[in-house]
Amino acid sequence: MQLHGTSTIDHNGHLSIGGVDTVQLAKRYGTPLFVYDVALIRQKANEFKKAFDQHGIGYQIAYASKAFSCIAMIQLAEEEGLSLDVVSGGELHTALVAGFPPERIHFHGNNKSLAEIEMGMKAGIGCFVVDNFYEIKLLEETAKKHGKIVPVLIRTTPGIEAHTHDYILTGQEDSKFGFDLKSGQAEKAINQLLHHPNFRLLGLHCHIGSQIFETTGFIMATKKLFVFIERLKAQLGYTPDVLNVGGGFGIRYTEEDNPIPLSHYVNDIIHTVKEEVHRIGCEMPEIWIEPGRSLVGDAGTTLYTIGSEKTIPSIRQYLAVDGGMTDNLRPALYQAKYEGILANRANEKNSSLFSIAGKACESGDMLIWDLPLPEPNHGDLLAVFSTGAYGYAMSNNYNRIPRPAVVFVENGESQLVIKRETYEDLLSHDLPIKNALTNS
Ligand SMILES: Cc1ncc(COP(=O)(O)O)c(C=O)c1O
Ligand SMILES: N[C@@H](CCCC[NH3+])C(=O)O
Repeated sequence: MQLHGTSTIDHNGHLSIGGVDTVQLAKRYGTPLFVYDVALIRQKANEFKKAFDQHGIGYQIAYASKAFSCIAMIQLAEEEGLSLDVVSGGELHTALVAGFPPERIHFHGNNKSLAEIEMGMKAGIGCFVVDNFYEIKLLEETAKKHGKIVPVLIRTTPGIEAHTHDYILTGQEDSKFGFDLKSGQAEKAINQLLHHPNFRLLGLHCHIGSQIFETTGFIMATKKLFVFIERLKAQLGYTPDVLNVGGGFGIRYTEEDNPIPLSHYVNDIIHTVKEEVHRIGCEMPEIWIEPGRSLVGDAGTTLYTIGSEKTIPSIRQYLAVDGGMTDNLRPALYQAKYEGILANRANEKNSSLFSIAGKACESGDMLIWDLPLPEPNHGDLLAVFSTGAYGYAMSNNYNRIPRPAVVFVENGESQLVIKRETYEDLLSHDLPIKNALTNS
């Protein structure tokens, strides 16, 4: 088993993260518990920064906060000098409350409401990533009302089908996101925005998908964008100041995944842009990227307590944990695969295969199939790795199961950054029916 970041096995055979014993973490904060290795997040941010710095160009690395958003995480992104991608009023609110500089916030989303647009404009965010014609209309009305000139990027779909799960593909023509290049929609949007007094068109955006292990898709998308830019240059005399090529850089969930260094994506994208800039003869744009998973994914580990067990002779041994699809929807949604170990007995030999079930009333609530483990005991601690992206972020209260707590660990210390939900929290929005009220 390959451990990530600062994770090690200590002399007691306990998994330790950030210099903190996970057995102690489970005792102190309870389970299920998300544990984030802060040093690993900083390391990933630095890998991106170093790669860009070598090229001497303008750039922004915008953390895609949909992967994991909370006040502490946004503050960590700010400490690391990142920009921020938000996709909703809720993510924007979190960023603003966290004190994130609004001018480095980019607002995404395929159906931004008027209220969200007002919120972003009032805050003075860095740009709106415009997704469709209806949004242009809302932005225009709001900008006029407030007398603003709004910086915008246009989200395009370049027609690239990256090798990943269908539900996390986004760059293909038949997508709910963005303006299609081929049908002329993107050009029409540019015509609407380019000389408009209330807009400042910064440039173009595309995002081809998520959990991508090759640079080919990014190279192809960049080339397609430049074919388009070449036409814009000839017809409108326009070339973009910014090219945002999205996120989607792959991480290791299991031994089947072989991620390439983050610098490879950056280098290949920048080389391609430089070549294309030379080819069509325009100024080098700033390059922006939007990594989510690759910044926080493998920095997250979930700790669960093992409870019930069921053996079906000659078929399967099930072990149930105190969480499941309510804190990690990815296996149920994408058949995503994970690895795990017994965090309190990490040095012991595996005896056989166990399938890890969640506690929700749903047959599909299985976290891991056929995981090799030592003979487990009730109360053992299971650590599931690489749960930092789209884990807590997609958590839910199915079966009225409270969301777990989240801790940051670094340099031998832990800090609670999201409190565990209580039953009172679950009921905090409930109201009794009228009759019950009048009868009481
Ligand atoms: C527009 C956009 N940017 C960035 C991301 C972040 O992707 P990832 O977490 O794979 O880096 C996504 C999610 O796929 C996205 O839709
Ligand atoms: N939620 C997806 C990726 C996000 C896609 C966002 N466009 C996942 O867990 O893999």
